[in-house]
Amino acid sequence: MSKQEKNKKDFEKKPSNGFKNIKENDQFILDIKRMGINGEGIGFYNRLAIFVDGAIPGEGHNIEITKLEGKMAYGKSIECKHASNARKMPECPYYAECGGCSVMHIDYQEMLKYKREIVIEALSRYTTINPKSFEIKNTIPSDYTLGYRNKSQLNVKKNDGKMSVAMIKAKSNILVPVDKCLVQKDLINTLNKKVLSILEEAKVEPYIRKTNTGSLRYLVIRATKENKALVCFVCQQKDAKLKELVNKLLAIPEIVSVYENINSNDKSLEIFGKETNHLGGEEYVIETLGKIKYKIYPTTFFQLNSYQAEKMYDVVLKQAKLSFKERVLDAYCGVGTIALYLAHNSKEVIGIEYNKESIKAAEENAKLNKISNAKFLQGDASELLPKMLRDGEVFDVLVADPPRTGLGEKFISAILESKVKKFIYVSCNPATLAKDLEKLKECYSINSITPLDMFPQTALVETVALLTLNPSVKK
Ligand SMILES: C[S@@+](CC[C@H](N)C(=O)[O-])C[C@H]1O[C@@H](n2cnc3c(N)ncnc32)[C@H](O)[C@@H]1O
Repeated sequence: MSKQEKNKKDFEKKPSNGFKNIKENDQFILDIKRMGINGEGIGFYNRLAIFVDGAIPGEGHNIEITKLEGKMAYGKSIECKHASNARKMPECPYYAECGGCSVMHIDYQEMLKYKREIVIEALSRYTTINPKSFEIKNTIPSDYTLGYRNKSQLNVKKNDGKMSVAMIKAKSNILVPVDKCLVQKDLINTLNKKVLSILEEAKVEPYIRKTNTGSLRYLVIRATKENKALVCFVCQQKDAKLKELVNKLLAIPEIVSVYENINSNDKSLEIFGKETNHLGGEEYVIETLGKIKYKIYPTTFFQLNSYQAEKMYDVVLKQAKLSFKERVLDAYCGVGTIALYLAHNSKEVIGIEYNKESIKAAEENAKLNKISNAKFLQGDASELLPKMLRDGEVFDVLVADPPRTGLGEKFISAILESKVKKFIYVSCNPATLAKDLEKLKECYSINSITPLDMFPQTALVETVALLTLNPSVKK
């Protein structure tokens, strides 16, 4: 028996007492039982969950405990003792270092199953809802598992006089220069290089916090399915050289729009600052999803995988079962994406969105598509929805696609009060979805949850949950 196997046996013999039996640097063999929300493998020692990056359910790893925290422990794999059939070679040479992707070592079809299981696990963990009491569909796959991201917003670095874009190493603030990111559209990789070489020639310098020199912090590129691109330079302070480069940039056939954004707060994790200036070319790029065209500006929200966004909006449209008579509310509407997608089949659609630029774009998008039954309101959804209900507004279908933090108490209270018959909850975070469903179950039943793979090579999973008002709830 090896030393690690003996350790494992010894551990198992001891009574369950949380961390008392385990300390940092302990090594033993751990069987991986399931996948964590970030794609890690989880094994159990007694009832203590141990998270191991890069381990896959079904595998056995010789691990070393790296951290003990609350009711959880973290370990690193020293050796994979037996590998899962789902294990594969990651395609990307930066995979071990870069923090962008987390499950590129797992077969795609298997990962789709794990994503569904992550949703079930979140429901089991955060709710009293029985996940078998309704349908949880198979994860809708992405047609493109690489080359799908329509936006890159990367740090800019200079090494030995050569500019490059850089990713942030996982669980650190170390920058890893990358020549090519495989999940980004090829066009974005090509344009990153072309733009960087123009910047280098013009002696534009990346901002260095330590010395407070240079200007350029991030290079942002958004590209459409038709390969039209918008370039935005995010700078610590204005750099007059950038304006002079506009014609050179616009001479690259795919680049149609150039912006600068000033973000002087180098302690903030936000990419964009408040000041955005159009430097040249078109003011926006246009993306088409289904029959609807959307103007995209540098700072407005737009789903990062256009191909999957279309599939997701199709799911919402199908579930809404509209018959041209309904008043639909799209809360957290971004540039009006879901509202406009549903407008042709509704009597009226109303979108609520916090971001002023997005609301402006939503109104322009309605005009661009000749949609006259859409109205957009700027404000906090959790303030506006209760107000609209107090004013006597009635909706037949409510759609909400909030940020990762979920719906929030006030918004949930408003839905419960609204007694809207059909609620379609689009979520990018199974944990907050589950916590919100636990509260919504007071008046609503879950008909189905459809997981969807918006971000292949990551453990992120998007879901569309269809909820209907319980018949016993009185209006
Ligand atoms: C996940 S995005 C969804 C956007 C849109 N449904 C789409 O698919 O493109 C969430 C949106 O909610 C907006 N938002 C965040 N907090 C908000 C709030 N409290 N009230 C209204 N909108 C908010 C963000 O600006 C963002 O556009």
